[in-house]
Amino acid sequence: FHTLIFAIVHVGLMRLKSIPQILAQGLYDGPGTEDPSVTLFREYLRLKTVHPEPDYDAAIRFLERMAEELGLPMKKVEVCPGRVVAVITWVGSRPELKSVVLNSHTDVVPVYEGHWKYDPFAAVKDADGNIYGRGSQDMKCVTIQYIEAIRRLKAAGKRFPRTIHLTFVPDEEVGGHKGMETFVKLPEFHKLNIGFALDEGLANPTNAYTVFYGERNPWWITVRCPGSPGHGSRFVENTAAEKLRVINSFLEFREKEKHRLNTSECFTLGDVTTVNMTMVKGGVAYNVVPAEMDVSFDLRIPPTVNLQEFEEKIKAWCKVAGEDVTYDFAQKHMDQNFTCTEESDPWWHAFSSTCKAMNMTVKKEIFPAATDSRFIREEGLPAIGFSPMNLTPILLHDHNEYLNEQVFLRGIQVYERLVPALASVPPLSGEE
Ligand SMILES: CSCC[C@H](NC=O)C(=O)O
Ligand SMILES: [Zn+2]
Ligand SMILES: [Zn+2]
Repeated sequence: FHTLIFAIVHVGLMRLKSIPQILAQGLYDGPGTEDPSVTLFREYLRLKTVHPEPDYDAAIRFLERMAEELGLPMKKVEVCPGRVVAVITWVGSRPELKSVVLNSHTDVVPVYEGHWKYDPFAAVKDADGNIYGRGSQDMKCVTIQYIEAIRRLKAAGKRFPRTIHLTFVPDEEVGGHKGMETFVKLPEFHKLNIGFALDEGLANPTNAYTVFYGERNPWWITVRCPGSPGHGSRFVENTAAEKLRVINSFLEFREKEKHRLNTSECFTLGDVTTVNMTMVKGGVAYNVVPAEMDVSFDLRIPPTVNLQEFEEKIKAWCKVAGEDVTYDFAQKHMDQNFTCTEESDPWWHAFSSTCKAMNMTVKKEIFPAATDSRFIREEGLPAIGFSPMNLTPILLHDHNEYLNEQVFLRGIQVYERLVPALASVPPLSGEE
């Protein structure tokens, strides 16, 4: 009991002591004491590549400077007006072999400024080494980790058989239409002769790292409920509002899936279907029964679900909701490819054996949301989603997104081992 009291008091005192300590240390920016890779990361976080009007010019200027520093050529591919994909290339000693792509997106999602402890575009580092900023996890960290790993490998005089392409892509956060979705259809993409790609993943709060070998399909659906209009004082028949009962079907299904996730230990978010009602529209005045009411849902469907059957289910829900209830899609991905994670696969073997050699615990999962990997996989190419952030809460798109500088620096070391392993995968059948 005394030990317990002592422990509580001790922890309490430590807390107290740390407050003046924090105040004394302040939020130091200290160049000279800071690892230059961290300084570069913080510089990149300060670029306002935030939607709805990302400063992509600033990002391209930054990347041009990186290419120059690395002594590598950078190509710019304008996939749509004002939307440039940048590609920095390190040609391998056997350039005829398929290449390794290190992909990252340059844009970040908006912030609710008032909810942040610090300015989300100031890249403040606190006394614990936590670097706050929009994009610190999603995914400006990974961009800089790739660049710094390449910088160190080049400085060490290394060269690998396979060519390495660093691709920097706009507009991932708004669906990738003017980014990766268009890029994969262009000859410039096919000329990269890709064998394998790395793209973003998620943080893991435990000591393990999560890697993603597939993604759920996003379906964004609007259900349209037309009805008879009339005066708000009457019992109008066949109203739009009554047909909104379709919401119940979606939400009942949501409840079932939520239950499945919570009751089976082995399930992750990537294994169940999520449903969220995200928009409702309709009505013009208090006393006018509306001629239409619409409701929108964000659905994320695991690759194991039969998509045709799932759509039939939606059709049935609309049918029972009433006459002329229809739906249409703003997003409807149908790709159920996933990337092989058998030890017999040479790419996966290179990845996983490197992690093993570094004593990293790796958890394989289906990515719960959507990334640019889906467009790469749709081209039939293997892609793994991986952001080396263990011991870190998942804060992407959240207030106070941060990454600890030690975790960030460790991530560079991870790529310093992963990149050589991938770029040295022996020629595959058909490559020689
Ligand atoms: C479905 S396109 C939108 C992509 C977006 N990606 C990251 O958050 C997402 O909502 O998953
Ligand atoms: Zn992202
Ligand atoms: Zn994101």
